[in-house]
Amino acid sequence: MTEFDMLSARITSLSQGRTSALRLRDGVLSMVLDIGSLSAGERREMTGAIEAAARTLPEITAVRIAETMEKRGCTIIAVASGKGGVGKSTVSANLAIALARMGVKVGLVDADIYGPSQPRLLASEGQKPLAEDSKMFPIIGAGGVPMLSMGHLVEPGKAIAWRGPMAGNALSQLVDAHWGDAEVLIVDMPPGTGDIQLSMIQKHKPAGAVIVSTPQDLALMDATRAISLFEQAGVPMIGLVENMAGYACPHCGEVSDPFGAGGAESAARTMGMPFLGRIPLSIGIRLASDAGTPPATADGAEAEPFTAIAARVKDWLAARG
Ligand SMILES: Nc1ncnc2c1ncn2[C@@H]1O[C@H](COP(=O)(O)OP(=O)(O)OP(=O)(O)O)[C@@H](O)[C@H]1O
Repeated sequence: MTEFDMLSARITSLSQGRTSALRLRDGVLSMVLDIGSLSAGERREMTGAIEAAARTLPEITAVRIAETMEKRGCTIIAVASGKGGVGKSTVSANLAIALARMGVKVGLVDADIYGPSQPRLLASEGQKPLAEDSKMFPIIGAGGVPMLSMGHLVEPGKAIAWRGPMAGNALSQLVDAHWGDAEVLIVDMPPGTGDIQLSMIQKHKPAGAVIVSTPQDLALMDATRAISLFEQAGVPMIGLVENMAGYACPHCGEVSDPFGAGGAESAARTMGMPFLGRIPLSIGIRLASDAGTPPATADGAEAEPFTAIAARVKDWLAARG
């Protein structure tokens, strides 16, 4: 391997695979950098790091980086949890709907390929997406949100027993679909911190992650694992959502805390990450979700926590520029 080969590999890694046409001629190192979905700050940091790496070769006297937006895709927000059943799909669906109601052009990918629940949550069960040139068109779910789920491609109730690479390919087809004018894709990740999650993060490079946890310590420990998976891959944390936090009595509305209160918020503080909000354990949320009418589609007390969380996510998107 020559020194130039090593520099080239380093630049590919620094740019997360966004550079192409790397060439060194008469001391001038030139390349094309795809800046699609990068914030202004990320762009500056990336070009700075590339220039610094290039300066380590004495024969390079100048660096020219041509920026392009050609491959610009949607801004991906991954919604993840360390373990199943904490309400990650419920949060993803309601976040997408609440963002759409705030005017964000948003799509939803159900990447929970082993247990897809978004078709039920967004009332699109049994629908089959159309495809053109082997690229799928999303289905419009509850709240007018375009969505794609493995649940749309397999027969309901049939177990999906794919191995890693096949599962990863299936996931890519959902993400690389015809998302039209969608600017943001909410990706409901499979629970846990295994290979599929890692390859999804590496391949599709989410712009940020929302972690969902219940107040119990165990779930928080699992959440910590999910957080470190994203951190290792350099994906910024948008924040932590505490779900099933306190029980909302269906009769009087009073909230009690069978699992304790504030665990996720203090854990978020300890980890130095934003706390996005708390959603109570409420029979109304479960019934509405199971009926394909997520609370965020309407106004009212049950929509409020989701709307507040979506507002914080919207602020985060705006701050990225
Ligand atoms: N705040 C809540 N109040 C009441 N029920 C809830 C709440 N959040 C989620 N649920 C219910 O808990 C169950 C699990 O939720 P959900 O499917 O969203 O979790 P998940 O983390 O995505 O699970 P999995 O990873 O196994 O798919 C569902 O029946 C859902 O309706």
